[in-house]
Amino acid sequence: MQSSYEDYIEQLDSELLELPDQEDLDGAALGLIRLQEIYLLPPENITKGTLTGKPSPLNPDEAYHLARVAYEYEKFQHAFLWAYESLKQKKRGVTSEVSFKDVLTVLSSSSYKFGQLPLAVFFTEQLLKLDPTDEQVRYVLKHYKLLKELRGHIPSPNMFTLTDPIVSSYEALCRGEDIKKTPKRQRALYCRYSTGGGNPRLIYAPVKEEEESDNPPIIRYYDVLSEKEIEILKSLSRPKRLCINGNCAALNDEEDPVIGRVNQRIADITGLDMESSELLQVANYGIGGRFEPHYDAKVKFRENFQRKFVLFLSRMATVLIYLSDVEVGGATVFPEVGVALKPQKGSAVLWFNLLRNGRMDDNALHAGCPVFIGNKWIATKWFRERGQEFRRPCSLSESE
Ligand SMILES: O=C(O)CCC(=O)C(=O)O
Ligand SMILES: [Fe+2]
Repeated sequence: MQSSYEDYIEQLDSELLELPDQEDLDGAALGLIRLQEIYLLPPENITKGTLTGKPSPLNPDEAYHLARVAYEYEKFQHAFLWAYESLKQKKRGVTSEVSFKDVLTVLSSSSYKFGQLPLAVFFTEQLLKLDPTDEQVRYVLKHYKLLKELRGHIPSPNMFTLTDPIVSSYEALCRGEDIKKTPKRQRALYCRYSTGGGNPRLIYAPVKEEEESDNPPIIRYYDVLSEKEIEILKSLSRPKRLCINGNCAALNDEEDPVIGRVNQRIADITGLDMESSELLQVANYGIGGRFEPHYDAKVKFRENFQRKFVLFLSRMATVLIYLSDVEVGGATVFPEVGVALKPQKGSAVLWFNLLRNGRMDDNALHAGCPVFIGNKWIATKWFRERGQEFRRPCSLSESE
């Protein structure tokens, strides 16, 4: 008995998985679901624009598509909520291609998968009402009822309210929670005007500098670029293949005098050597755009001409310049240390990805939170390990 029940669920699952392959649409749907997951947004927030003030009504077919993608990625509560949105609209008489049977099937199966047996029973009953001769549905209903009884009074999880089941520091930081600024840490951090250690170019125009974290060192510099320079960087990169998470829209010094000036300014304020730096890169994230937690430094070993494995140069330091503000979302977060940096147009952030002993710093794990409202533009400049030895004297200590 149990095994045919399981067969049914498996069949149900594979039916759900077998819908047409629409990679792009699914990618967009998954992006939206991820946004909802990180910011704990139920479908009404998207459709009615509760938070954004901009409603984006989705028809029953689109809502159903979102439910299907969520189900496929085992995000059962999101699957349920989107299927429920589809059902509500269908009941209001909005025309659609998707049938009540399809919608109810997702509702019943996702409730079951989420551990919400009363709702699983409820929606399976609705399914049976549509076609009382459907023996498989009758069979499943019987089993859901049995399981519900066996569960007795154990409370079922709330299917309608998104809470935070994922105890992920990344996601909490993106929501502005979990930021670790203990009074001790706060006191230790500083804010000052810097001349880059007496750099002549900065003596008459010192840069406001703020320490955002001491471990790993994260320093923010304010008003590094002017509005005009920002506009030029954006317009130079627009015709290129702009992308997130990738090495695109790299800007060469020859393309415009602004590039050289920006690079020089980065060198002046950080004191790092441009010789070992990569080209300036520009990226743009639209709504839902994000960069999941990662390390910029990849400590790789490669075979050299003598067939010996040597350490491959890795991204020792990152300078990230915000070319825009972001209305909501889009923070740069460091989950290991509880730091969240809100994009501020014209400011630049410097952090180190390696310890002074050359090892990768685990605390340098970082991510770009999804943009919720607005558009996020950044420019990044990476510094390779070699060439920085004199600027940042290395250490032989294990932990530094
Ligand atoms: O978008 C961000 O805030 C982070 C970007 C980033 O980590 C990168 O480009 O390597
Ligand atoms: Fe990064």
